[in-house]
Amino acid sequence: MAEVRAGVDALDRKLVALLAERLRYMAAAARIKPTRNLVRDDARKAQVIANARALAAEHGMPVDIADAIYEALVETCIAYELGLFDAARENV
Ligand SMILES: C=C(O[C@@H]1C=C(C(=O)O)C=C[C@H]1O)C(=O)O
Repeated sequence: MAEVRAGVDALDRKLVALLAERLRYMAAAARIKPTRNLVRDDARKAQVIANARALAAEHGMPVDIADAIYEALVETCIAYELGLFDAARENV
């Protein structure tokens, strides 16, 4: 079990680094989008989740798990982007 957990911990170090990189793209999106209503883009969200589902299938991973993770990930990213959008403009 110790070996399994060491493997999980090593993977999480990589995953969190990648998630931090993904969040930096959200910060860029918050700077680029001209209006608050453009932060949430449900068509793009659907495309991102469809991509994740297709990749999961390619990797032999259960598609419903990719779906659940990406639903939570994209919603969390939208909330983060909205927070940054507002913070950057609150004194304007
Ligand atoms: C980064 C964007 O903003 C939001 C975040 C998304 C994401 O986490 O992939 C997808 C759609 C947007 O609502 C974008 O529009 O691409």
